[in-house]
Amino acid sequence: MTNAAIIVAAGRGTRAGGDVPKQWQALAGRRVIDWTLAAFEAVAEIDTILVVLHRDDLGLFPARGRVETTTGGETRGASVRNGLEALTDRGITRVLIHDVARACITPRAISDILTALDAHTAVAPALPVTDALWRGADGQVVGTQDRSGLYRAQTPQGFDYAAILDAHRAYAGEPADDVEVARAAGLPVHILDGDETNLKITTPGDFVRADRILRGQMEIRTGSGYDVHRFGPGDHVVLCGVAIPHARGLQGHSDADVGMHALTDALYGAMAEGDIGQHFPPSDPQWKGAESHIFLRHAVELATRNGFEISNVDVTLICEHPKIGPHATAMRNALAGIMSLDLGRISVKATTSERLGFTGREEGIAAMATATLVRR
Ligand SMILES: Nc1ccn([C@@H]2O[C@H](COP(=O)(O)OP(=O)(O)OP(=O)(O)O)[C@@H](O)[C@H]2O)c(=O)n1
Ligand SMILES: C[C@](O)(CO)[C@H](O)COP(=O)(O)O
Repeated sequence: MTNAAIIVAAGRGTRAGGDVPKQWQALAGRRVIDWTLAAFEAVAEIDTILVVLHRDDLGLFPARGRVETTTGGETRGASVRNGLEALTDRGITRVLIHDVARACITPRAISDILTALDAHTAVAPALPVTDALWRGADGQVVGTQDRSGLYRAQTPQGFDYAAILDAHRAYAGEPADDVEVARAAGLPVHILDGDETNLKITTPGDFVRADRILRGQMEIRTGSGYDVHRFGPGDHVVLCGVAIPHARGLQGHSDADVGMHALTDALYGAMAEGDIGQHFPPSDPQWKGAESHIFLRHAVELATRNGFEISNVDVTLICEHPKIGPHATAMRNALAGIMSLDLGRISVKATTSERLGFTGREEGIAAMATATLVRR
């Protein structure tokens, strides 16, 4: 099976208001689209994630890893069709179609749709209508509607890829969703239990509800790290991945990058996954002289495998010399590259110990770090 997901994100969000379409607006600390994508990227069984963007927005979301982009159409239906057509000749067997505006979707709900597709050609989540239904006009109730057998449709809606592609090609008109298209082609659609938290952000008030849901689902972890390396012979030190000329070097089993070691330990600490020494024993000769990005990359990969995202990190170097300020930006850039993290989420700063203690006597350099990880 080769699974794809199409995230339609080419709408203009007119009902939601705001200066930019709703998918680009902030929600619980990141953009709406970032929440939606994070849920899909957390499902390993999805081979390709295609984001369908408005032509004016193409630069706002670059492709990465399994995530590709294409251009949408004038309507939701046209955007879905563009997405389906962009996936032909790729060997896709199953496709999930999802609104970017349903940012509270969980990886579990996505996996449930995929599992249900093992037994069905088309599957969609929905909630039975539980409120009474009226018809109204001019602020007056003018009739009532039997609610039995009525459902509120949600996404992701999952389909056999070839079947939904044919159905879209044959459909004339503007469908409410892809279930309508599937049914018009005679495909049976299996209903799965939806979830009240999987709301579609449509009006300004929905941002408040979605914010509450996402914050409630978040697990936030913090970790701290501390490391010291003594000075010895040498002509430079390596701090947070940057080589700085210095009258002495730092001694250690690896490259003695004290800042990166503290940061790596902070990440391990946040996950309760031990420390560098446990993952890369100093007794093991293969780590002699090793560059410390190996350790940091390992901690970052472990975080991803455990379903965590790195929210931010903060490193403090404690030394009299070398002066860190002129190199702090280069250090942040080096860490950003290794961690694949935005520069705005990485802090590197320094302090002296007022000439007190071992750092004050310039016998070595100490480093402290904290890291915050988030998992849904
Ligand atoms: N031409 C369009 C219109 C809609 N959508 C997407 O379809 C989903 C559901 O549509 P809706 O919630 O109605 O979003 P908008 O069309 O953006 O909102 P509005 O109708 O308020 O303008 C959204 O993820 C939206 O980005 C799309 O990809 N292409
Ligand atoms: C597909 C959908 O999310 C099902 O509820 C919904 O129909 C799309 O939103 P729109 O406002 O109808 O475009």
